[in-house]
Amino acid sequence: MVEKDITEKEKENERKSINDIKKWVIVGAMITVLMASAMTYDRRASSSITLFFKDQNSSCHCPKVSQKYTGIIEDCCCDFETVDSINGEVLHPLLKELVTTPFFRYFKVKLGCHCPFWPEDGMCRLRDCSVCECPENEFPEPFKKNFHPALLSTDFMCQEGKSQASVDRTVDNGAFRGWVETDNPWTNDDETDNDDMTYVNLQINPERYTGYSGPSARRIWDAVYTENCPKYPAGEIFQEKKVLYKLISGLHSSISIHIGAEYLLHEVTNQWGENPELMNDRVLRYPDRVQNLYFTFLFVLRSVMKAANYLEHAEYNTDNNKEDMKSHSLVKQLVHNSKLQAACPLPFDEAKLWQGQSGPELKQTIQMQFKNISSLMDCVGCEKCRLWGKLQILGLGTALKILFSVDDKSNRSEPFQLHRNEVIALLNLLNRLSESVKLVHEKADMIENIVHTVEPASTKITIVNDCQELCQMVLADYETRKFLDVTLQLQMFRRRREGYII
Ligand SMILES: Cc1cc2nc3c(=O)[nH]c(=O)nc-3n(C[C@H](O)[C@H](O)[C@H](O)COP(=O)(O)OP(=O)(O)OC[C@H]3O[C@@H](n4cnc5c(N)ncnc54)[C@H](O)[C@@H]3O)c2cc1C
Repeated sequence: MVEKDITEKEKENERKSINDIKKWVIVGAMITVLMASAMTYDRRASSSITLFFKDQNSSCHCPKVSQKYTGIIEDCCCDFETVDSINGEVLHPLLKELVTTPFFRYFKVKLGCHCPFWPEDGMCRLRDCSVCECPENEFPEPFKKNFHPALLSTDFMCQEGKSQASVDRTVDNGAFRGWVETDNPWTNDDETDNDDMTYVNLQINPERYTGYSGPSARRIWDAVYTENCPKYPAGEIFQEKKVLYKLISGLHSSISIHIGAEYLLHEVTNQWGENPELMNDRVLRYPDRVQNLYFTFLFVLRSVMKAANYLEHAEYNTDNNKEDMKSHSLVKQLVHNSKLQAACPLPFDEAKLWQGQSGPELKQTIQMQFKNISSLMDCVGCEKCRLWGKLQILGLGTALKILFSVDDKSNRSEPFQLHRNEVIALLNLLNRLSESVKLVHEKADMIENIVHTVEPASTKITIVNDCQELCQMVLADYETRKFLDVTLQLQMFRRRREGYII
């Protein structure tokens, strides 16, 4: 009797445990299904899962989450929101296309190192430091006029091993059709001197991570900031002194953003990708550096708008009619863009500068400082960094020349002229800045959270029935989702760097 009872009890317990297991399996399966469906609705939500039971085909139009940078950009006439929207919608797509056209992709530059301050120390450790050379047949015919045959390189060394990734180093000793040879008063290089000049295809030599760092790079930036454009003290009254510092700092931010956007994640496998940590550490966590990037973008944009008539009537000739017409058409679309003129008619007001009694003297000092910065580019110990450093400094020098030479009463007798290379530098610089502004706008909110390493909240499931409720949840959940996105990216980045993901 007792034995029978025990067996019955054991059987009963066994049935109970089987039922329990069955129950948990069903619950587990349900949770998996619910989570999977929630993930397909919002793949990023993992700590807080929202299930939306409204008709799945109808979409919700939730209000936009607020962006980090808002309001007027210091010393400019437009706000962050307008700049982000006009850049994303109009400027960036136009510029991105423009710089690929033959006219805008070949830049003439002196790449030899003639550092006037200290001997070049070649601190670059990557092949990506060097600029690629290319076969002559790639080059537009008008660019070849009067080239120096002795300087035509036949060495097709490409750092990426691609034959099409090439740079032509022929030297042009004559002016291009429709373009005069003029020197830029703001830069050190004499733009009319063709000795040792090299042509570089910018499209195959992108500005990105090169591995150039350490004392050599640091020395250049130190010399730029400490000797030539020190950070102005709070309350600085001379707007002009602020302008030079902000232009250089904005350019520095842009260079750093590009290094972070195209970074060598894994040297052995040559894997490239984003480095959000670098973007945050060097730029995003410093609001003034972000401000300065936007400032520089608006400053250069203003110069392009001011030179609209000149740029519209210039000749874009590479003997490739179709491509040249495209260059011309894109320039016109850019300089006469009605959306840009409506949204931000005066990106920067240059008329406010050089007004006081000390104006002319101040202009001379600042011009000299900018020339010094320009000569420092010859000391950059990495060829590719030197190429982009020189191009962007010439671009900034061209913007300064446009803004402060046009309508300059003392120079009225001389017609305003731009060198072809100046226009190429100016528009390539504007494109680089536009790209950096876009990257900052898209990634700032997300990346900044890398530094706030908080534990994600525990998983909870919420059921929502209508759009309004869902929108509220999306907004409330925004911070968590941002964190999760960035954490995931950061983890991936670290794992890649450590060689786990190839
Ligand atoms: C002209 C030039 C072009 C370069 N181009 C490239 C390139 O294409 N690819 C590449 O991989 N490397 C390039 N480099 C090197 C790169 O800029 C850095 O110097 C390098 O990556 C080392 O970075 P870092 O962390 O020491 O800080 P750095 O960027 O060298 O900064 C040095 C110091 O300047 C200050 N600083 C930094 N950013 C700003 C800012 N926005 N505004 C004001 N102050 C600031 C900070 O005090 C910082 O410690 C270039 C360097 C120069 C001088």
